[in-house]
Amino acid sequence: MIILHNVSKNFGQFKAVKSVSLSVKNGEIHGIIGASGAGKSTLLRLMNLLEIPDAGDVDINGKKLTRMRGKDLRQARKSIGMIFQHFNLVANKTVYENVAMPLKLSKFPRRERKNRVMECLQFVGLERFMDKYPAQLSGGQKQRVAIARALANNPQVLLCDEPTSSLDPNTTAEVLSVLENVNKSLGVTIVIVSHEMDVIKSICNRVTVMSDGEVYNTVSIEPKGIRVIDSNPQNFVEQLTKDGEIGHA
Ligand SMILES: Nc1ncnc2c1ncn2[C@@H]1O[C@H](COP(=O)(O)OP(=O)(O)OP(=O)(O)O)[C@@H](O)[C@H]1O
Repeated sequence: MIILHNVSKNFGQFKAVKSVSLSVKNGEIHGIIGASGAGKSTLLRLMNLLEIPDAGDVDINGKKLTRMRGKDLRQARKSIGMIFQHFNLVANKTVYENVAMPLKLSKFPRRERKNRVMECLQFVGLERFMDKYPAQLSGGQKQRVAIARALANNPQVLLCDEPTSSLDPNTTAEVLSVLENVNKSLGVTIVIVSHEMDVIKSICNRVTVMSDGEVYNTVSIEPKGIRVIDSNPQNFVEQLTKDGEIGHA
């Protein structure tokens, strides 16, 4: 479904992505992991041409995104949603207005917009928050609004750039479970960049490891499921010590 053919991206003299070839399969949750600066976010942004490659091609569903221009490119991009580490919600618009924005831009029929916005907000469990502003929401709620906004135009693919890196463990689990639901119930293919191994192991079917602008390897894994840590502080401590991640001070 998404195929990168020898894709490269340079920033000045610096080669951030070096002739990468990679395919993301229909319906999978594909993780991209690697050290800071390995080129993960750049690779993700090349998939929807937020970064224009210096060389190589990007295919989506057999169509060459890299050869498209204007209206065709805008149309093809509608099938790819994206969410970000810092949510990128518009601060002076309500939750409802944030989710309605991509529908306005894509000229979604005006009469059907309200239903579509409410459907997306229900999917992420935030319909009661429709009149709130982003500043009135928690981090997890903001990311769920961002997911609702990314789903508005019914994408086939959702690109996620460090979607849980600003969140605590419980909120991370909550957002991952929404993403899993997006994949399982809506059939949306997900590509998720994260430096958190736990996040990648909990929901991904295949993982690409990047190193120094190149693909080091792509491996299939069995997702371990999303582990919710009880927010009761005593249970939190027990969970940590049981896993051997910290000792008692
Ligand atoms: N717009 C840009 N201009 C110049 N250099 C950039 C730009 N975007 C990324 N880079 C550089 O390209 C390299 C890869 O960046 P990228 O954000 O893709 O890495 P990453 O693996 O996602 O790392 P991190 O986990 O730290 O975000 C880094 O050295 C970064 O500084």
